[in-house]
Amino acid sequence: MAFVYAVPLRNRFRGITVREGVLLQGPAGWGEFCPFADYSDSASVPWLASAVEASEIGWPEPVRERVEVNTTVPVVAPERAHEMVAESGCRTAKVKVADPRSSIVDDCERVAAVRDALGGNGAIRVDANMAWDVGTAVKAIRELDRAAGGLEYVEQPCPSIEELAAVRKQVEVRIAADESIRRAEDPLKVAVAGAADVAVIKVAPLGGVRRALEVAQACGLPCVVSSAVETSVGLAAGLALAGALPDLGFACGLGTMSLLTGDVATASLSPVDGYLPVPRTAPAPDRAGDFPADATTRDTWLARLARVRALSIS
Ligand SMILES: O=C(O)CCC(=O)c1ccccc1C(=O)O
Ligand SMILES: [Mg+2]
Repeated sequence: MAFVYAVPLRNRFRGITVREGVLLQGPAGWGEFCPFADYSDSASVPWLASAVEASEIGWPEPVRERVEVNTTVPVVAPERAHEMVAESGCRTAKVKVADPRSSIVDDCERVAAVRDALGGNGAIRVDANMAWDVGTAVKAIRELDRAAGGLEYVEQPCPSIEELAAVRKQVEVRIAADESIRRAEDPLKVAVAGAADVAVIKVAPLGGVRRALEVAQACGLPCVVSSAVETSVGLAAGLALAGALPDLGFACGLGTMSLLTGDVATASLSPVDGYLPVPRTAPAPDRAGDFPADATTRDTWLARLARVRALSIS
């Protein structure tokens, strides 16, 4: 059983306005295959492995029942950012910064509004998605840290591991590596280079919960499990990883349901008071029929799935 969904986003995120993917059913339950459009077939192989693990094998035993999550704030006006954080119920917010459509002044205003909504006990992290060079990063991080009244960490300020290491030497704020960790061998390189204080781990690009768990343990850095803005079917895999990690010192980036206009499951994984439960299987996508892809989109995804399947067995 394979169902192709298309769920519109509330705000543009990572350049997209609609999240699409395929829901797969197997003997162990449901899995989600949803590499972004810019992923090649070969880069999509681990995404399929993750969906196959969920639907055919299942996940390891968790060591906790619930996971604290951050709310994710896209590039929006300060008033909207304030509202989103207040509505989320989360104690931690991750704010997107350094977008081409947003200046450092805009970013500081957005971050200040988020602090106002969270209060002094909340934590603010920012994500620059590789946008800065070293000099720009050092300056921007200092300004954002001041505007935020203290940052918990900065996610991927620059593209390369070497640049992350250089920035890390020059600022007090912790550095988190995200895009630098996409293959199993990456976290170790990040740790050895002294490039980061925190590793952002995403289940799908690493090939499933078990693989991601091995990667997290091998790197020896504190980990934050993040979503790829999946529906609740894919989010459940992230929660399975967060639930199985021996140590979890930071809130996870799995509070992304609020970025979508709806969900494929009635048992939607939206945070309550800043926490999500650790499920044993993904929720059944009983509302998937509310978000059908059009015929062209469906054919494109089924063809992509077939190509990536063929690559996976060869
Ligand atoms: O970490 C979060 O809060 C949400 C996940 C997130 O930001 C994300 C989702 C999809 C693709 C890239 C990213 C990112 O961290 O850059
Ligand atoms: Mg990131």
